[in-house]
Parts: sequence; structure tokens; C-alpha cells
Amino acid sequence: MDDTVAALLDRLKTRRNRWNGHTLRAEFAADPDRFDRFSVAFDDILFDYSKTHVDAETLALLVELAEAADLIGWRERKLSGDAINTTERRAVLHTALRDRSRRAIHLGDQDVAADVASVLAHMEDFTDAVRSGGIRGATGEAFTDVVNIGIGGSDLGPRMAARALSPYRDGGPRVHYVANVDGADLADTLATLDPARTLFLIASKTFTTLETMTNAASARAWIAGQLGEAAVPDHFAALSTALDKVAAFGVRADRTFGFWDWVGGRYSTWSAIGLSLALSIGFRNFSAFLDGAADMDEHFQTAPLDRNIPVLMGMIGAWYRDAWDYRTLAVLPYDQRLEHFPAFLQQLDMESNGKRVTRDGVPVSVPTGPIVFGEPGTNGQHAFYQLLHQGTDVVPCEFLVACQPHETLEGDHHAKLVANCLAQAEALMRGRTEEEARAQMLASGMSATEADRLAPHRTFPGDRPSTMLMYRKLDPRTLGRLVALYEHKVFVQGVIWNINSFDQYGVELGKELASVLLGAVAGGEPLTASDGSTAGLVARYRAMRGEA
Ligand SMILES: O=P(O)(O)OC[C@H]1O[C@](O)(CO)[C@@H](O)[C@@H]1O
Repeated sequence: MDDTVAALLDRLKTRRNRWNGHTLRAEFAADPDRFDRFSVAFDDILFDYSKTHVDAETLALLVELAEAADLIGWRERKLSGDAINTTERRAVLHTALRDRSRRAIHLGDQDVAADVASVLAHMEDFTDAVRSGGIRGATGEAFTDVVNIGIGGSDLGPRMAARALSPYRDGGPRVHYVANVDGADLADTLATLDPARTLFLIASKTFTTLETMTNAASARAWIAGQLGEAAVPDHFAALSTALDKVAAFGVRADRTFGFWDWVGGRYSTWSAIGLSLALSIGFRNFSAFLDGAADMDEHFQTAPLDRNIPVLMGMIGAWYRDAWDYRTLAVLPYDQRLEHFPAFLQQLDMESNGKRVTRDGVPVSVPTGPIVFGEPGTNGQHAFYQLLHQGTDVVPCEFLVACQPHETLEGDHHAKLVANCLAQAEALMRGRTEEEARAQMLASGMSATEADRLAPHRTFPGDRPSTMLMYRKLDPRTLGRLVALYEHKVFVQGVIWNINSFDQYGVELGKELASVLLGAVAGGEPLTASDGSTAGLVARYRAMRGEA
């Protein structure tokens, strides 16, 4: 890590001491303008960070840190197509997938904008034809169901977005997502489907991933078994960079949607990998989703650092991770249709920034990415919020909430939802002192002895930080903005930590060992290199199946 960056991180650690014996609650009491000073709006999205331990001086230090880490330079290098994924020697150009200005970028002989436009046009034609019944299955039936077979980045983004934007389906096909190699995933999905009306999308950047290839082979066998081998080409499309492997699987060229090695898996929803989403919500809505991301790209590129939402989110996260040693991050959407957003962010954040060496391969000197988890509110309130409020670990929280619902139900669902969201953030920050807890119990008529006994249990330490993203409505454009916002946030943190956010070697060792173990698990081949525990478990597994 650069000396200036390290010195600034040290100054931030010292700055943290300002909060010893001082609380956010006191800060709000002393500063009636705190919300205005520590919130920023970008069109329909408001980012409120006034409930974090940021003050004017800390904000200035965080901006200085971003500048010292050369965030602006890295942002430019990324956009220009430099190979900033240094380990894999690849450009990182997912922003080009939604760049409506079609800014010219050439990678060697490749005209990136032209290639993106051509695949998008193909996706649009296909989407329109499937949705209108122009493209049908082998028996002449229109497609009512689309099954995306993919995992990781080839699953989580489109799955999350299709659920989030389900009100925009407008007669489009139902979309299903099969990821797990556990046969239960595919079998349970197939049980609900009519093969004559089902279209499969095999989504895999590499077209080698064990889970996806296993599920694709079984889906292919299911169609061949139900409709005959000749029906297979009519019921499959593929989304991949590995066009030769797609052809070998038997997918027709006109059903093949390509993308490129400069699109990372977890950043690929904007590419052909988003086809299931486009089929679900129609291409016009898919375009609005891309436009929303482009809006956020523009904001990230042009807004001053201290008014730049992804920069602020990234820097605040880095401040809590490095100066406060907070190890986790809860993402809490008060928006049921964002139920898959935490899982999507787990891959985006943890696969990107779960790194222990710098770009130069030396151990990092500060903690990197947090453990990300979350659930939609209000459900999470009845599960793990106890720990958020009274546990021994402080968990910074990111709340998300829409101002307008899609529903027009009787009753006050949305007002109750929003009241709960705001209340949780307030409760985490404000807390309740032991005196307040005791006074409340006495006021309710409880005896002094009982109030004394219960007071420690009913005390909330408070001063627990959270941010709030409040947006008008979860429509395609806003979802595009939110997803791009988090992409940039993760990038910002990778720059501060001087790590490569765009490789994922950490997933490989387990995959390699699984392929070694498969022979022993499935066929009883001798285990030569495994430890005693693994060998014992394999033996037990085979014995339980009567195969030993
Ligand atoms: O799209 P593919 O090549 O099947 O890969 C799926 C996922 O596997 C990973 O390589 C590792 O989990 C992810 O980065 C990727 O999104």
C-alpha cells in the first residue's frame, strides 16, 4: 500500500477516537442540519449517511484517501479498457454494455461498442419473437416458461432482477432459475413444466462449469425424452463467451448470444446473460434497466467525490472496515421483490473484494471486504435483528426502501413497511439507556424491583451505524441505477485496498478437490491424497449407500 494511503488510514483510525464517549445521538441533538449535510440525492435516489460516524473532517479525510489511492485514475483506466484485471490480463468493461453514447473503445481489433450493439439487437429480436409467439417450440406451441440454467454470475443477477421487476412482466413468459448441481433444483423445476412450452437458456461464460453443464445435459435429455431428439435445437439457447463449446453442445448459431472475456461473471447481467430478464420484462424494460445503469455510470464519473454516492458508500464502508474493524455488513431491503439482492451482493462484494494480497501479490496491510448478509425487512426483524441491536458485534447496516409500491391493496401495508424501516435505523442509532429502560417500565406500572431486574436486558447500546437508500419506485431504471451503484461501490473499495477486484481464484481449490473426490465418491476409486477426515467421510457415505 502506498505510504500516503497508509498514513491517511492511520489518520482515520485516530479520527475514530473523536467518538470515544461521544455518540451519533448527541451529534444529532447538537446539529439540526446533520441530515441535510450528510445526505445526497441523485435524481430519484436519496443516500442518507447521517447515521454514520462521518463528520466534515472525516469526510474530507475520506476524499483525500480516495484521491491518494488514485481513484480517479483507476476509474479512467477502467473505462478506457486498460487491463486492470491484472492477474487475468483482462479489461473490465461492463460499463460498455450499457453505454448509450457508444463511446468508442477498441480492444485490439475489437470495436467494443459495435459488438455490444449487435448482440443487443439479436437479443431484442429474439425477445420480441418469443414474447409474441413468433418463435415457438418444436410442436408449434408458444413458450410460456423459460428456464435459465446457470450459477454464480450467470444466475444471481438475472434471478435477482427478474424477481425485482416482476410487476413488469406484462404477459411475458414465466422465468425459472436452476443453479444447484443438487438434482433437486432441476427436478423440482421440471415437475412444474410442460416440455412443449419450455425454453432453456444455458447461461455460462466459460461453458465448462460443472453445475451448469450437468444441469444442461439433464435438461437436454428431458426434452429429447419428452419431445424427441429433433426437438432439442428448438428448445435451447445459449449465453456464453465460448461459442465453440456452445456449438458442440448442439445449440444453433441463431440461438447463441455471445459476450466477451472483459465482462466478469458477477458483472454480466447487462450482457447476453440478462436474456432471461429481457424475456421476462420485454426488451423496452430491459433497455430502461440498462439506461438506469448508464445514469449511475455518468454520476460516478462526473459527480464530485464528496457528492458521489458510490464513492461515499465505498469510503464509508472502508472507514468502518479498517478504522473501526467492523467485519460484517447487513444489506436490508425493505422491498420484498429485492429478496435476492443480498445474495446477488454477496457474490458482487465478497467474490470481488474477499482478497488477501494486493495487486502486487504481497499481503494486504489492512482488512479487506466485509462479510455481507441480509434479508428483506420486515422479515429479518423477526430473525437476526436481535443481534444487530444488542449483540456484542456492531454490524453496519444498509437499508433500502421505495417511496411508492406497485400494489394497490386495501390497508396500509406500505406505510407500515416504511415506518418499520425508518424505526429500525433510528433504533440502531438512538439506542435506549438503562435509565430510559427503567423509567419506561416504571411508567407502565412495573415494580421497582422488577424494573431493576429487567433493565439491563432492555437496554440498547445504540450508536450503531446505518445508511439509507430511498428511491421513488422499484422500476427497471431505478433497479439499473441501484445495481450499478453497488458495482461502483465495490470498485471504489478495491482501489482503496489496492487489490484486484476482478479475479476469483479463491473458488478454485474446492472445485479441483471435488473433481479429484468425484471418482472416490461415485465409483469407489481409491483415495490417495485425502486427509483422514475426508477419507472417513467418503467411506461412511459409501457405507450408508450400501456401496462400500
Ligand atoms: O458463467 P460460468 O463460467 O458458468 O461461471 C459461473 C460462476 O463461477 C465463478 O467463476 C466462480 O464461482 C463465478 O465467478 C462465475 O460467475
